[in-house]
This record gives sequence, structure tokens and C-alpha cells, in this order.
Amino acid sequence: MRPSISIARSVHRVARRSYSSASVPERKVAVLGAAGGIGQPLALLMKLNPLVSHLSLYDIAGTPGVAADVSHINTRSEVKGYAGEEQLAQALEGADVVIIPAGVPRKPGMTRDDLFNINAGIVKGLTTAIAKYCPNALINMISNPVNSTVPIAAEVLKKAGKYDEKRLFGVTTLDVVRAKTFYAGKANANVAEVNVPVVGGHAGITILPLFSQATPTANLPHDVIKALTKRTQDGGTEVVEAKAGKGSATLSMAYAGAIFADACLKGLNGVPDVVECSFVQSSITELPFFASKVRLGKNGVEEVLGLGNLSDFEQEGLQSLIPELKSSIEKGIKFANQS
Ligand SMILES: NC(=O)c1ccc[n+]([C@@H]2O[C@H](COP(=O)([O-])OP(=O)(O)OC[C@H]3O[C@@H](n4cnc5c(N)ncnc54)[C@H](O)[C@@H]3O)[C@@H](O)[C@H]2O)c1
Ligand SMILES: O=C(O)C[C@H](O)C(=O)O
Repeated sequence: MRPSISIARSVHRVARRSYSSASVPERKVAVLGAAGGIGQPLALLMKLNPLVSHLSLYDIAGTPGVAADVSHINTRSEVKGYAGEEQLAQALEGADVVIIPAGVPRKPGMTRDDLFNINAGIVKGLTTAIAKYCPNALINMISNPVNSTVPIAAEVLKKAGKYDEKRLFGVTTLDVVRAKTFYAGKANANVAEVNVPVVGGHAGITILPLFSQATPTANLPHDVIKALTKRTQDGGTEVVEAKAGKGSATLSMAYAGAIFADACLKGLNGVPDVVECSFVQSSITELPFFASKVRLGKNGVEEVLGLGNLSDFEQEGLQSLIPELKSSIEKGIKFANQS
């Protein structure tokens, strides 16, 4: 995996270069749920990304203010805000990448699956609109439970005759961001140089960090690896509890979402060897969707990479996560087909 972009580096790039359409293609990025806890900082980070020429900010309410605010930043992209369903078509038309952080977040004591009843309907509605107005866009699904919302989106797109498995991504980058941070702390490594693949899904034990493949290598004892694994799996809950009823991760998620969208844009623009972990249609396990390293290209997923060698502990983790992930995927598929 390539090292993550830093915000500071992006800002400097913007300041240093001028972007003619000849050197950097026009790219429209739409953020759905742009007035929310994730949406606002994500809008800011996408405004700082020089690969974006048009930034479309959509929410059911509140987006004119967010768009006016972000639009004053002197970077490349033109910003437009859209509020309410009647403006969704305009928000989506011509989008190359659609990022979806629309939906309710957890409160302490809830699982991500407890969000299903509300968020499944939101994701279904938004994906139906994507199928109609920008069927070729790469979809970056952030809304939870990702293990179910991605299969819902796939079914909606299939029903509309617009499904392309290369263009649908569950964003699991925050798990990678956390695994890198926690590992660097224990391995006494420079966090900017750390890489850790995280596979499986995005909830509890379905999040499987592969510390045996972490670089730089550190030969950490098993009890440390076990604790790092648990902390990565519980990272979302750690934030939910610390926020004590005021939502879940927003700032770190916006950072992670910006990294993943940047990788998608680079892939679309033909940059070689762009690899990130993501929850995608997959045949590397018995499950139809699975998070693993994915090579991104001009059409989205270029290659779903295999799991590599797993330690016995990781192999056990893989076996344990399969039933829960399977049932979350099936729940999403069932919802999309019965409602
Ligand atoms: N994938 C991940 O790693 C990850 C990480 C953090 C949070 N999340 C999830 O992201 C989602 C959003 O979290 P948040 O903290 O930003 O929540 P939030 O409540 O602060 O913001 C959600 C926004 O979505 C908007 N919204 C609701 N219905 C909509 C619709 N039909 N169309 C457009 N916008 C709509 C709301 O108006 C609100 O502005 C939650 O489901 C949360 O669990 C995922
Ligand atoms: O934990 C949550 O509910 C939000 C998100 O999925 C996270 O991992 O932070």
C-alpha cells in the first residue's frame, strides 16, 4: 500500500501548481450527507484536493451554508450546494465519484447493525438516484452498517440494470488508519511509514487487521498483537463512548474518506499501483463481498488482491468472522429485494 496523503502535502501542492485541464482531468466529486458530522470536514478535505474540479455538496438540509463557506477557499474546485430531494439529480449529474456519509450514527450501547432500519432506506434511495443520474460514478459507501449497505447498493444497481462491481466500494479506510496508528505506537515506528492491511468487513470481529503483514516489521509478542487487534476492532466504539451520545467518528472518518476518494481519483486518472483496502465484490473467500487490498484503476477496481499468508491467530479470526459477515450481507440483499 502507498503511504497516505497528508493534508499538509495536498495544501502545498495546491499552492505550488497551476492546474490546466490538459494536465489534470476535470473530476466531479459529490458528497451525499455533506452537512453532517463527517460530511462537513470531508467537504473541506475534498476542497483541498487538487484532483477535484467540481465539488457537489448534497444533504436534505443545511448544504447552502456549508457550500458557501467551503467555496471561499482558494483552491481549484468549484463548489455547489444542493438541498432537498428535488436537487439530488443536479447534485449527481456528471459525478465521477460519489461519497455517501448520509445516515444516522451510533450512540453508546448500539451496534452498527442497530442503524440498519434507518440507514438501509437512506442508502437505497440515494443509490436509486445514482443509478439514474450518474450510473458510471465510483460509489464510496461510508454509511453504516457498511457490511449491509454495500450489498443493498449492489442489489439496487442490479435491479436498475446499472451494476458494475468495479465501481462500488465500502469505505474501510478508517480501520486501516487506526491499525497504522495503534501499530506505530507499539512498534515504535514512524507512523508515516507504517502499512497494515485490514480485511473482512467493517464491524466488530469482522474487522481483521493483518499485523503479521505490517511493515516495518517489529516482531511484537502475541499478547500485544491480540490487544492491537481488539483495539482496532473496537476503535469505532472507543470514539462512540468518548463522544458520550454526540455521535461517532467524524474527523478521523473524514480524513479516511478523503484518502480513499483521493485513491479512487488517482486510479481514474491512470496513476499506476494505487492500492487501498476496501469492502468490494470479491471471490477471495466464500463470501460475495469482502474487504481486502484492491488495486484501483481507470474503471474502479482493477484487481482484488488475495489475503497473502495469515498467522494462525489471523486464520482463526478469519474463520470466526465469516458467519457474522455472511449474515450482514444477506440481510442487506434481502432488504433490497423485498422493499
Ligand atoms: N465507514 C466508516 O468507517 C464510518 C465511520 C464513521 C461513521 N460512519 C457512518 O457514517 C454515517 C454518518 O455519520 P455522521 O457522524 O456524519 O452522522 P450525522 O448525523 O452527523 O450526519 C449525517 C448527515 O446525513 C444527512 N442525511 C440523512 N438522510 C439523508 C438523505 N436521504 N440524503 C442526504 N443526506 C441525508 C443528515 O441530514 C446529516 O447531515 C453514519 O451511518 C455512521 O455510522 C461510517
Ligand atoms: O463506530 C461507528 O459507529 C462509526 C464507524 O463505523 C467507526 O468505525 O468509527
